Amino acid sequence: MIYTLTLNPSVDYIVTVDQFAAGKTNRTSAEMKNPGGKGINVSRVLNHLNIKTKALGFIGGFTGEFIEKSLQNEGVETNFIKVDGDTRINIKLRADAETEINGRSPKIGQKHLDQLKKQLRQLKSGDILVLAGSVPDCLPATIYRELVQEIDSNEVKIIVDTSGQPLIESLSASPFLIKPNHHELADVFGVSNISVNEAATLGKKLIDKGVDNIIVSMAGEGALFIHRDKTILGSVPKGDVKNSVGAGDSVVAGFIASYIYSDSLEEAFRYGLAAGSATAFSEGFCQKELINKLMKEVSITNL
Ligand SMILES: Nc1ncnc2c1ncn2[C@@H]1O[C@H](COP(=O)(O)OP(=O)(O)O)[C@@H](O)[C@H]1O
Ligand SMILES: O=P(O)(O)OC[C@H]1O[C@](O)(COP(=O)(O)O)[C@@H](O)[C@@H]1O
Repeated sequence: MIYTLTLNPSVDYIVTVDQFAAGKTNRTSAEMKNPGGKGINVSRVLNHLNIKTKALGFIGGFTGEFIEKSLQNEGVETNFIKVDGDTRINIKLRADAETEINGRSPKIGQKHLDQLKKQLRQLKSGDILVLAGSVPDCLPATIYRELVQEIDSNEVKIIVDTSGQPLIESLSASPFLIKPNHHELADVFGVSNISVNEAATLGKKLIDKGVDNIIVSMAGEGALFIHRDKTILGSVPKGDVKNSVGAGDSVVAGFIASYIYSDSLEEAFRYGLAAGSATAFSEGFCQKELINKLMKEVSITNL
């Protein structure tokens, strides 16, 4: 089974304002409310690709109910733990530039954390666990590593998509895959504005810390796939970007979807990039047909 864990889900309120004026009353020309958060997005994209997952995490209040109902309506299996307080609302403002305001998590108590640990103890050899998104303020930055320690089997593949200190702390859990974007990778080393070659060098340092595979996404500039004995540069298709929310999560979902069938890391990397771009070029999340079309435009070069 593939499990996704979103400690800090969100309702993504995506609003389009034709000409945004700061400090004025602006009116939207379009708006959407979607269940969001990185693990939840991975589950939703995999569901589009007819792959079953179970979405885990903490939800609360009317926003939490909205997320749970929306996922159930789409056919995504969930096993959320209910907390007091409302799940956050993240604002995605589409104007000339795209601006994001991501909210804070409601409080998560010890009893909720214990419930989650109990769920994780059910995971078995061959399962995949995707730990994705920011860590709520009330939990330690080491939480992903601590949660992985609850799993009995060593044969569960761990995938981590987070940033900052939680990403650094998760490295010692020996993840099968991490997917920072180039800013997040640079951040781990306290630098900024890294070139592709610098990203490859920094990525290899994380491999030395025990990560099996790394995808460093660089939006429209392509992506790197780094494994112990090889580094690959992937191109991404050219197109009209309509929506960048969930594009990174689609890379993770696409990678998993391909890997579980092909067992090929290179194919999975290419499919992940095609899925990321298919989401970027769509109003909602990627669909199979567009991913397959874009696959032909993703080329890879060994570095
Ligand atoms: N301008 C673009 N053109 C084509 N594909 C894009 C573009 N921006 C994003 N993507 C797709 O979305 C993926 C993730 O984007 P990126 O911004 O690197 O990640 P994140 O959303 O995690 O910050 C890319 O690897 C690519 O497949
Ligand atoms: O947990 P974080 O880091 O605040 O991110 C949550 C946000 O990221 C998203 O999962 C989108 O992520 P990507 O665009 O990186 O794929 C949104 O649905 C959500 O609002």
